Amino acid sequence: MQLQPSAKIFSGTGSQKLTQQICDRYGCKPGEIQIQKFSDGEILPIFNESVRGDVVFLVQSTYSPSDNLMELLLMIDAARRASAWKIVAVLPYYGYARQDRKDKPRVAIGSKLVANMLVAAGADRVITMDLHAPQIQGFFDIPMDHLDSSAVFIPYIAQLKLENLTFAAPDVGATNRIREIASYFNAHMVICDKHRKRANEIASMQVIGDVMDRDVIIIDDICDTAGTLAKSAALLKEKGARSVRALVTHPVLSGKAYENIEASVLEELVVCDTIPLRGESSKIKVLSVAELFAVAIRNAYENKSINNLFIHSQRRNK
Ligand SMILES: Nc1ncnc2c1ncn2[C@@H]1O[C@H](COP(=O)(O)O)[C@@H](O)[C@H]1O
Ligand SMILES: O=P(O)(O)OC[C@H]1O[C@H](OP(=O)(O)OP(=O)(O)O)[C@H](O)[C@@H]1O
Ligand SMILES: [Mg+2]
Ligand SMILES: [Mg+2]
Repeated sequence: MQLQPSAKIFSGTGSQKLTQQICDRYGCKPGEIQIQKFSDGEILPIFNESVRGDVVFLVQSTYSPSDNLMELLLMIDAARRASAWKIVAVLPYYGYARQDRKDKPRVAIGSKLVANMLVAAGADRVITMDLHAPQIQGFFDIPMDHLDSSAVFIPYIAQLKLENLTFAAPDVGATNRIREIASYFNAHMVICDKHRKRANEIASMQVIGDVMDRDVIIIDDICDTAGTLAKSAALLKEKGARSVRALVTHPVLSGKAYENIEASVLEELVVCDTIPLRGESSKIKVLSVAELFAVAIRNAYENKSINNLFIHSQRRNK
């Protein structure tokens, strides 16, 4: 009889490279799963090993197309029907998070629907990182570990050794993110007031604060079309910044993102590997979050705190 449930980590098709790196750090091999795709586009996950009585971690970033989300839901369903003891949905990138509220009449709140679907499918816990809106945590009534990419960005920023460091929020949503990091480095911060009239377009933007002769780092959660980054970087340069670079967690990079980044005044764009890159750019550097997820997975399995993965504990160890 198996007394101690085993931890097993499986990957969806959207997160294979990251899952392999998480497993390398965890010290295991990814579990055997086959994702069958039929002629009509439907998906059928098949576990090729037993998960009976196991704690099953299913890693899948739910970037577009929505097939990634559907695949994850089907993986959860398959694990539940195969008698897994606990099912942990690991979403390095949580898609549909920008549908976070009813900002106009008769719209969906996609991030709440995704939460409902994950729970209805059978997830017992969710692990994710840098949600577009942190309040999405409250859309779940199951445990959720919300990781923070600061743990990988802080050492990167420190080794840059910039003298006139200033952090910039490219919109209101990024303000809290930069406040914590700016306070960690005892640096200045400025905020861009971004206004959208239509999705994927910026109607106007103004910088609030002084960036003259400063080395500016823009911090954000998502780079999608790169409109926000290109516009904020250009404005900051116009206002006298000495250099502008960006550190962004999730490289969604749709539409003309690669062209926009290449043509921008950004020195570099540093992203995490929560979403695999689908193009190339000499300006883009990738930092891995595999270690963070490996620790979060181990500690979820061993019922231990993940407190040491957050910025406040890094500050204590400074
Ligand atoms: N996937 C999406 N891409 C672009 N815009 C989106 C997406 N999902 C929702 N949206 C829209 O974003 C705005 C919210 O923008 P705020 O600046 O946070 O007000 C909302 O109207 C969504 O329709
Ligand atoms: O690369 P882009 O196509 O410009 O999109 C990315 C931007 O869009 C989102 O912000 P949003 O417009 O929702 O504003 P908010 O963060 O203030 O909610 C996201 O947080 C990025 O800032
Ligand atoms: Mg938003
Ligand atoms: Mg934003």
